[in-house]
Amino acid sequence: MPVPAIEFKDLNFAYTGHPDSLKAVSFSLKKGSRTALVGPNGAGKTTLLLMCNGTLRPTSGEVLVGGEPIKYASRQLREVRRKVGMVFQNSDSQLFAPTLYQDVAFGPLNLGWGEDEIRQAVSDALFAVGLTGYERRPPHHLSGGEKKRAAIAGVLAMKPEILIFDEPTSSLDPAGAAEIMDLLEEINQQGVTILLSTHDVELAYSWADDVVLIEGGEILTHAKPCSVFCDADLMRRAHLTQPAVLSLHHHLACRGIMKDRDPPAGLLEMAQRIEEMAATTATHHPPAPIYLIDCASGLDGTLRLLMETVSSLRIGVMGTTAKRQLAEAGIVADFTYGVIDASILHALRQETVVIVTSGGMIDRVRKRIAEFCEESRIPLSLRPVGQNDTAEEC
Ligand SMILES: Nc1ncnc2c1ncn2[C@@H]1O[C@H](COP(=O)(O)OP(=O)(O)OP(=O)(O)O)[C@@H](O)[C@H]1O
Repeated sequence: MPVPAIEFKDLNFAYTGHPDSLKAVSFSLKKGSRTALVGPNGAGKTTLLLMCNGTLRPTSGEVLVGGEPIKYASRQLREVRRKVGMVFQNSDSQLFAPTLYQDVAFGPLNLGWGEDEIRQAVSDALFAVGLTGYERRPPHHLSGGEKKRAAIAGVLAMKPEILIFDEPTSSLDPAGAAEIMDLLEEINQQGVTILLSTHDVELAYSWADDVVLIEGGEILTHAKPCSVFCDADLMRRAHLTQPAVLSLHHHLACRGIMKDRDPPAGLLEMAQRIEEMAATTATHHPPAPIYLIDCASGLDGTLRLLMETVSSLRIGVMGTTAKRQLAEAGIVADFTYGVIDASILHALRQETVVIVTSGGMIDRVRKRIAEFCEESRIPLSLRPVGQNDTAEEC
């Protein structure tokens, strides 16, 4: 069995003079996984997250990071806090230095890194969150979304193995929330294990690989999003509602309109099943191609050429590098979050799509589209453009 990234063993915790906030909590997270800790207000989410890097110490039980129990002496805690980065719900409580550079440099400085190493770490972290050029800005002059990204940069600068994020989208508008989730997806693609807390079931359903459901300080389940959110009894116990797409599936199934075996994994799969039911098969309407541009070494003229030659081209952009390049080129994307599924949905409506991205996200696009083709038996044409120009027929 591989060593989990983090493991909670029979954890109990009570704030002094208060009843237990965590009761017999036991579960572990696989390395590289992305997990949503979901529960209603007061369930114990923040309290549990604060255990992950030793900010709070359990009354009994233990927390293991990379197989090692957390030790609460300050020297050992420093190492745990390098490995386990924590982004708080209120970014203002995390940003305190006069300039963003100093803020992001704070962690590496405390770890005793050399000047050059710190400069490089700050530069890399600000680049990763799309805040290059903001080094001299006072953090309190940033917008809500920028503050969240700045707080993430402060954590990334220490090259964490695990990222803990309390309510990542709280106080953000939908576009700001989508940007943060997209950034978390990119960070996860680079191998960082992510645990975030939320009571937003839509977010948890669309983003997480696994869901841990908590209520009244107890873990109700740790399972795949579908099985958690389809369990009406669990949802009731946790005072939560089902994600809209599952609720629709349930209603259609109850009325005998949809007799599917498993609930759909998302909007794309739901649309697919409805299309199958309506018996409008894809052979009558062949999907439009999906172009893929790898912008790792900059945007060449390919995107402009596509925009000029393909009518009603839809543009999806994934990742900080790609977003920055599009912004610099003055190109507005049609979708920036849930890009792969949105692209497939548009291609099925015979609208040509181009996805601009780079790095590990390229493989993610290929994999997801291949999976869709296999499951739906609908052939899609994924066409990398700009380099070797070979179409991949799935
Ligand atoms: N500093 C504290 N002192 C005493 N009790 C606390 C403290 N912080 C939290 N609690 C209690 O611990 C329980 C869990 O709180 P916690 O903040 O962890 O829940 P949560 O799931 O994060 O809630 P929310 O979604 O509202 O942020 C609650 O009953 C809360 O009242």
